[in-house]
Parts: sequence; C-alpha cells; structure tokens
Amino acid sequence: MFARYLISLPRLSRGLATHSGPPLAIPATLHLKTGQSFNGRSFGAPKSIFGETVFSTSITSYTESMTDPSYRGQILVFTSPLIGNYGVPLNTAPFDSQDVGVLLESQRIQCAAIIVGDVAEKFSHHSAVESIASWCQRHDVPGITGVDTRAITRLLRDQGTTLGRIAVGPDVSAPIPAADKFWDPSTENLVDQISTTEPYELNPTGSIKIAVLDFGAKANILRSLVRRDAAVTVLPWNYDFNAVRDQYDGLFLTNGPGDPAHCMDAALKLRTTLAEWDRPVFGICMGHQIIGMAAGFDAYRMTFGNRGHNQPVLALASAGSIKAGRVYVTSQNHQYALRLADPFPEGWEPFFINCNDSSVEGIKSTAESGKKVWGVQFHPESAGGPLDTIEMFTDFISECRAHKYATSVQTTAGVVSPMTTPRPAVVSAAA
Ligand SMILES: NC(=O)CC[C@H](N)C(=O)O
Repeated sequence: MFARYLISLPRLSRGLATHSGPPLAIPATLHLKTGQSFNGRSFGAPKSIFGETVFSTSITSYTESMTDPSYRGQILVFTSPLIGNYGVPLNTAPFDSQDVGVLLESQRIQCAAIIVGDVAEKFSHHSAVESIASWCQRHDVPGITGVDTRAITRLLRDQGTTLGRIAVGPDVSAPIPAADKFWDPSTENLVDQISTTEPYELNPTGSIKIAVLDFGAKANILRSLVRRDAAVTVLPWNYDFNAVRDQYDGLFLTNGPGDPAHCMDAALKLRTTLAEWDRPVFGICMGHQIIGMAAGFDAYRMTFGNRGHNQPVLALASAGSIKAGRVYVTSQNHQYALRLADPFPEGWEPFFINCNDSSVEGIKSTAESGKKVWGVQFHPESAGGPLDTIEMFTDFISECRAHKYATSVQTTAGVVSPMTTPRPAVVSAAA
C-alpha cells in the first residue's frame, strides 16, 4: 500500500507542474488580412509570424493536432476554450522497426502558431512532462491566449479561412502589414517541404508489402499499417512508383499540407498506376484528393474547410467494415475537397458524403472496374478523434492479402494445389 504511494508521488509532483515559460505579460495580437485585430497575451515563442488562420472544433488532442503535418503554415485557433490542461507528453516512442519513433503525429509542432481562449498554466496528466507553453517555446512556435476565440471563429466561418499575422511584443504597436504582404502558404508546395526525401522502411519482415507515398504522413497512419503486419516502404511524394510497383502488394497515399494542385505530378503518375496496375490503393485526405485528381475530379478550396473530431459522414456504398446507410463520426483536417461530379467518372462511385455540408467524403472504384481503390477525405487513423472507421485499414490490408493470395493461386495453378498455398489469416468479405 505504502509502496504504491511511493511510486505515484513523483508522477503526482510532475503532473502538478506549473507553466514554465515567460510570464504571460507580453502582449500579442492576431491581425487578419481582412482588417480585424484581436489582442491577447503571448505564450510559447515570443516571435511574430504570418500564416493561414483556421479553426478546429476538437475538444481534446491538441498535441496530436499540433504535430499533424497537414497544419503546416497554419495559425490554429482552438474553439475549445481551455487548452493545455493535460500538458504535453515526451514525444518519443521506443525506436525499433515496429514503431515510428514518436508518440505524437510527427517529430515537432507543425502549425505556425496557436490561438487559445485560455491557456492552462497548470497541467496534470500522468504522462505529461511539460506545459504547452514550454513546448511551444522549445519548438519556436508562438501562441496567443486571452482572446475571444468564439468571435474569431464566427468571423472565419463567415469570411472563410483568412491569412493572418501574429504580432508579439514591440511588433504589436508596429503598423499592420499591407494586405499584399501577408504570406500565403497555399502558394507554396508545402508537401515538398515535409515529405521524406529518401525511401525508408518500417517493419521490413511484415507479411504484406505496402508502399506509402508520403505527402506529410501522420505517424498514426504508418502505425496503423505496421500494426496490421504490413512491411511499409515510405516513398517521397513524387517518387516514380510505377518503376517499382510490382514489388508491392498495395499502395497507400497519405495526408499532407497545402493545396493539392501542387501535387498534380503525383496525380498524373497515379493515373498511369490506376490504368495499368490492379492491386489495392487507399488514400486519406490529401491522398484521397490525389486519387480523385487522377480519376478526373477537380479539387477546390472550401470556405473554411473541416477541422475537428466529430464530423459525421454517411456511407453511400458498402465495402469491408463500412456499411452503406450508416453514419460514421470522423476526425478531419482539410481545406480542399473534391468537387462533386455528376455523373462520376467511369469506373468510380460515391463512397461517403459529409452530413453537415454535403461535400464529397469518399470515392471508390466500382465493382465493374475490377479495381480496389478507395479514397476518404476524413482520417480513419484518428489521433485524435473517434475510431469509428479504423477498420478501413484492416479492410485495405485484407484486400491486399486477398489479391496476393488470388495471384499466387493463379501463378501456381497446376503446380501447387491451392490447398497447400498458405491462406492469409484475414480475408475481407469486402464487396
Ligand atoms: N489532412 C490533409 O491531408 C489535408 C489535405 C489538404 N492539404 C487540405 O487542406 O485539404
């Protein structure tokens, strides 16, 4: 009994640590390109920056959101009023070939800045090692607290995602930059800045070989594949996959930051893949947009996008664990979407639709096409958010196994009886 207290005491003292950055006395202001300003106090790095101001309605998982590479270049406004109350954990996972080396979604904070109503100066969680303010400071990322995030959100909902500048300290009283001086991250190829430059492998002894095109992958996407015993090869976003495709049992396209138009090169290469290769392909968010562009859809910029962890989507088709007619609650972070085409390009059908704004949430290849290709705008891997659609990873891997098994039976027919061919553990009943 006494020993139990001894073990928990150091944790308790760590968990009750207080804010360790500079005092919240430095003024900071968010200026929007459209002329509005919001005054608050600085925390984290006391530096001024530009970015694209977006809001997220997620209530928890600020650590996962902030390390999601898709937020690169963005000033993230949390609508949840209290942020930081459970602190920040140590962002290292045991590094072995089975893991991605981080607990959160990438090695560092990816968003340009955060804006919160009330930053928690005290935090409490058994795995917390520092406050959100000291974490932001270590990563050179500014934050503003003490502003009316509801007012900012209502503004962004009306006028759409808006370019912004955070002015800190002496910059608060400097003249507001002219509208044409606001840096616009959508003009840059942010994917190229974040994607791996060299191929690398995870879980090389896995039983099914999956190639991943990295547009700015969240770690939980890679984990979700490795946990299903995939041998994962992560490739740069514009890698010539067609030159190596026959080594793989399936292709996965990840999430990523910025305007998908910058990745047209990847979409055109994928068009060739889809025309000539019949193995399963799955894409999430940016990956879904790339699949859509390869299929002939347009991607457009939404007014304020969808960022939050409770976005309802209606399944319009069944596949694997997904049942047509059911609503799934999903995690989302996107500004762009595929434009609804009527009719869909030949060989494609609707997969999911957003219940709030009717935007396209998923497309899939038709049964007649003989392909197994899925794209979803939401994040089945979650982190943070609900796990309603996590089994889509199992469905994808099962399809890859089923394809590999069917091919091995075909190629060995007449030589080896199918009975002696090892059958994969999980074979999907997917349509
Ligand atoms: N999470 C993502 O992959 C986002 C995709 C794209 N950058 C968008 O904003 O729509």
